[in-house]
Amino acid sequence: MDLHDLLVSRIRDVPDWPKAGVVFKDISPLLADHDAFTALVDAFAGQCGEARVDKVAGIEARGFILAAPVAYRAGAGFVPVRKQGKLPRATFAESYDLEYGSATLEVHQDAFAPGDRVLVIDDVLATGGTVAATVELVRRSGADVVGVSVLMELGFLGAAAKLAGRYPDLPIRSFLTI
Ligand SMILES: O=P(O)(O)OC[C@H]1O[C@H](OP(=O)(O)OP(=O)(O)O)[C@H](O)[C@@H]1O
Ligand SMILES: Nc1ncnc2[nH]cnc12
Repeated sequence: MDLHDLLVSRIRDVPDWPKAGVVFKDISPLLADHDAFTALVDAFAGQCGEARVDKVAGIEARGFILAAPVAYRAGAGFVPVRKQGKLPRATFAESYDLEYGSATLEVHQDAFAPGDRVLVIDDVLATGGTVAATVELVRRSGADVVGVSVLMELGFLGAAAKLAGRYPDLPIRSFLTI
């Protein structure tokens, strides 16, 4: 089975969760399958190519699970981008809307050094609000986002085109468009 089919086979739809009308993409079976999980982590790390990455930023909570092993594999540090109120030191904060609500993300002000090359990783690109907030947080630190990589994009929400308009020089990659 190729990577695409393997990943698709390990993601399940949960209708009407967390609220009516949303089809939730549950990656639990993928994470529980050693072959699928390691193939995905290796593929994320492979997207860096020869380019140097200093930090991999993972977005709470499912982004943490994917980004931390990618950081290890890519020889980079890991930075958690957290939901509001979880980080103990001074933070930058950005509020955003998502498919089923709104939220605020934070990052420690000293998490990135100016000029750090940062790869942002998450599981799902839906409306794009989460990714846009994260790009803003990294930039406020004086660091450079060199790419955004997600496992899957919910194509019907059109986030990739919106983000490409807002960040024309930023590569935004997904393994699956659903
Ligand atoms: O593109 P958007 O519309 O912004 O949505 C995408 C975000 O939504 C989900 O996270 P969620 O906030 O549900 O958090 P979780 O990982 O803690 O479940 C998902 O993991 C992405 O981070
Ligand atoms: N439909 C969905 N499934 C899983 N995560 C999501 N984040 C935003 N929309 C989502």
